[in-house]
Amino acid sequence: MAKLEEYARFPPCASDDDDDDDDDDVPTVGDCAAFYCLLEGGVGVGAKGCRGSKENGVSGRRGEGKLASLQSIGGCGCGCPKCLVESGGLDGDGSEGMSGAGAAERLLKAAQQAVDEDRFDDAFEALSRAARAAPDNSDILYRAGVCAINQGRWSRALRLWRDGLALSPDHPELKREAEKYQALAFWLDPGKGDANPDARSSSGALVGAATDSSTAAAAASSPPFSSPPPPLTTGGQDDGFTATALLPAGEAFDNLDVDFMTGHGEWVCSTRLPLLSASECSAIVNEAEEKASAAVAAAAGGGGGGCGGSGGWGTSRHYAVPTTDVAVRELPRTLAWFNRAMRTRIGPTVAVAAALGGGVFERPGRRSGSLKRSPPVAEPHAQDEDFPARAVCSAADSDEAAESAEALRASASVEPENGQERRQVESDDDQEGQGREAEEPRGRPGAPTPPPPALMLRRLRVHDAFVVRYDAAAQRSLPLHTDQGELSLTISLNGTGEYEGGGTWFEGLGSAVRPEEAGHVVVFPGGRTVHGGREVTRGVRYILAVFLYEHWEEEEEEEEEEEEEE
Ligand SMILES: O=C(O)CCC(=O)C(=O)O
Ligand SMILES: [Fe+2]
Repeated sequence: MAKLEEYARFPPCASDDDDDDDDDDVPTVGDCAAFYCLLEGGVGVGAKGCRGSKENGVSGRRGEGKLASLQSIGGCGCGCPKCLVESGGLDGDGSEGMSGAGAAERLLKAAQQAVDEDRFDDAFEALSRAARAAPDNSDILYRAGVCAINQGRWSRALRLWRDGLALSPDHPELKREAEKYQALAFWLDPGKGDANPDARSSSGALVGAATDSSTAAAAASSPPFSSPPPPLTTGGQDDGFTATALLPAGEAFDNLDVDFMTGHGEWVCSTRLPLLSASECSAIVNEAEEKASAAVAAAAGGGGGGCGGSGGWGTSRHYAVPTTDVAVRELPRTLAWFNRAMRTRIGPTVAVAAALGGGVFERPGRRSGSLKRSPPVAEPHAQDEDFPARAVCSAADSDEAAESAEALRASASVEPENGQERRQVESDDDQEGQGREAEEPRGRPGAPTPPPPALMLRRLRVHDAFVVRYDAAAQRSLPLHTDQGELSLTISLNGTGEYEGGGTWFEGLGSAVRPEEAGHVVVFPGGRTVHGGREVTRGVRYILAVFLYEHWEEEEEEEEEEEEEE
């Protein structure tokens, strides 16, 4: 199983010597505020200083006897789960007279309480202990993975879930997660299950564009779960999901504008020319609408409402706000297309955007996925109408930026392998005159040299993807929030001719990015950039929302943690 215990590090139980009451004979304990006491039976433990007891809230002498016995067991403070954990008293090695299962059960309660209070570090550590006490309990691994996701540690979560699944192949949540991540990781593993020869032939070149052949091996050898991905179908030739051509990194570079947001170090990249064709976009929308209609019909046939007036679309993606969407993994043709497009066009575009942004994967606080406040309203914003012709480079005069842009450009333009011809970056056939000046410096001044797109591409993984529907007559907007993921994409699936309002609203810009045509891609560090769906006031707006994270190998993650501690 995963070496959970290696991650278990409680902060020291700080002693409380501040004797300002007369409970001198009650041993002082640490600051247990981080863990609430969960002692069963309402038995108060008279532990001065234990400020964590939600249920008992005790101080005084009432539980002295109990305390004494707990101390003799654990040797630490009050006996609340935190103290017991810190003292090793719940390790389940038998020395404290408690079975591993009993210890695990109490730790699970402590972990659950911590989760309820958004204290995911505490929860993770309690679960680490619980896993040590009950090493065959796959549910603990599942829950630890959920905490890891909330800590922003996707790769660790997936390792834990993989280990949990090995213990309990029928664990429903673990199975569900495995299926999800496998379906969305298929693009990493070009040889497997892809019926589309076009995708297969271009995949090596994509990875080549990313950098070297070891990239291909690394990407292919680290799908999130070890079993092979499910077979995917392409859905035929005439369904709009056209073959996807390779987009070399250099071309992705030329097709991206970047805006840096004031004060936050956040950024948003948007494509100059659509990355998806109109037929691809409408094929995706059609499949999503077909699925929704089928859900409505099934609900009507089964006599149950079930769809809640949402026309067969799902409404429960976000725990706190309504969303109207359908998961890409539930749309077989879109899923197959998505995996191909990730490999050939979307992946390289995201990798280059991340590099242009200058450090997507800084992970301050690592937390993500929170709701901020009320929805953005559909006020007119002059800037919106300029998109995508907005000014792009805030650093045009900076020598430093020019140098780093040059380095980035060089790294973006590595020669692909497998004989794939790289299209010239400074191409003569400057599409519709919208290409940029090759020399134009780009990048945030003073920012550290961004990692090359090759590295970004190698590390990119998809956490989830949805087709989202906004309707002036139904769900009009999405409140300001951050996403669960490190990088987010919103891909327009229809043009502004079909709706008014709409667009991806950015708090840091004070405006919405609102591509006019279908097929445009907007990339931003969604885990830490406050954004929302601007209100649609007429018509229907469709987008493809994709959430990505950076994959880390176990050793890399451990190294990073060691560095963080220093
Ligand atoms: O509507 C948009 O462009 C934003 C969508 C979004 O933020 C999300 O689905 O998480
Ligand atoms: Fe979002």
